[in-house]
Amino acid sequence: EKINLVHGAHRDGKRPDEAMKKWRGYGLGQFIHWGLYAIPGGEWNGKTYNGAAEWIRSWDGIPKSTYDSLIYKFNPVNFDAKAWAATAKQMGAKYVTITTKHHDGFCLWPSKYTDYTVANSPWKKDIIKPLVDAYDAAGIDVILYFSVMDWNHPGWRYDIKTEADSIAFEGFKQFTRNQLIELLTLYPTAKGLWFDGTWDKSWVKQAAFADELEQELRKLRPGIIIGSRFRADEYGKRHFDSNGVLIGDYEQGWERKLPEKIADVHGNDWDCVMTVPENQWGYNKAWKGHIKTAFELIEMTAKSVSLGGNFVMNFGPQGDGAIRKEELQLAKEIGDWMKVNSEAIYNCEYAVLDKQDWGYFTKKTGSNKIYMLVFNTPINGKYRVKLPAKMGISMAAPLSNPGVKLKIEEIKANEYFIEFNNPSAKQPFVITFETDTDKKSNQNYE
Ligand SMILES: C[C@@H]1N[C@@H](c2cn(-c3ccccc3)nn2)[C@H](O)[C@@H]1O
Repeated sequence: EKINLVHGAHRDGKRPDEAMKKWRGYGLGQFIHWGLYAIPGGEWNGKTYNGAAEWIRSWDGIPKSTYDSLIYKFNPVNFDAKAWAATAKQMGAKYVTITTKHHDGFCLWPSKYTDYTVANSPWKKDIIKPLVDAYDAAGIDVILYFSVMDWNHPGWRYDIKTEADSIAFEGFKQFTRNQLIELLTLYPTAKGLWFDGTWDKSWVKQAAFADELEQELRKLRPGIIIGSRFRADEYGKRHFDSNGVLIGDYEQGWERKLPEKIADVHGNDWDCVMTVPENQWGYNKAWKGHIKTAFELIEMTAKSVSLGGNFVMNFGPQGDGAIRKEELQLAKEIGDWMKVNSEAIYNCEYAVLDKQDWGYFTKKTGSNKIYMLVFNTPINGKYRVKLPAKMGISMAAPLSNPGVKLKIEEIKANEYFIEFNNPSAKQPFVITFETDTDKKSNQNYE
């Protein structure tokens, strides 16, 4: 039976309000990881750091003080917020998550609670404000990424072992609260906060503080969206509290991995954040290992939406502020596909249909329109569709050519072949049909 929790989940099930409905329908998003780590780009003194480039400070190949002095090299002469927003627009992203402060503690906004910010770099100017303005102007909602873990702050601790730790961490907790209130006050159009760096014992032990802080932030910015990674319950349980209920507004555990089946998402909202290389978020000069193609990223987007989530593709701009050409190319290729097929992605949800080998089903929210996103064409040109009993199917057509009536053959109760020969297909494509609960309306198109 249920444990009596004070700092567990305060809500169960999907948030029903308009702000969350809009979030649920985004489909495709952009992550931006940018900061001092983009300057070394995973290399130092001719040596290559084998970890994720934004973690280079944790490598013993670069002295911590040397890394920290990168603030004096931050002068991104090619930074152009409008160009970044235009790239996201071209790709078809509906939201962007931007690092305001990563684990290294460097703030891309002129925080008044630390000197370790853009204000004390050669660049001097706020980076977050022009980005929020440019993305807002492009109609792309902004979510602010914030790392609780802050390697630059003297009060940060990985665990609280002594009285001295406890006193230092109290100061760190106030600093964290101050910065979060500062971010929501300076950038009031931000739709959410994406927390990271919250797995260490020091923070996990702050269930009461974090719970009160989350509630204070929600009061300050009603409707703000905060995921499951921000806080633990009083028993140290993260993402799902001690009663198994999701903490926060959506599941934030899908980092560089995707759910396989609908049961994996426990009826919650969720998004998947994904790197283009295997595991690089910040700019890494050596664009090595398997680099995901537009086809793979489109398939991950389709799979995410087919399981009720959103897909967020990461960009790691260079130290000079330009987006690398490989990422620009991917944005264009994905955008070209979205231009034709985004109806099957935006404001779509899990279709409650059995997955078939040819690809993924999505369903337009609030309608009976179903989309079949095809990644594997059957040699015989027949696409299997199983429907629940009493549900009919009609009007099958290629999304890109609605005038083409595709033949629907009922091969047994509630099971159909939709016929579509598309031998020249080199890109994923979409077939759409309508369902109706009135089975009589089945037509076999000749
Ligand atoms: C969204 C992504 N989360 C950060 C991260 C966290 N971790 C990590 C590594 C070891 C233990 C726990 C978490 N690895 N990467 C990455 O640096 C990036 O910001």
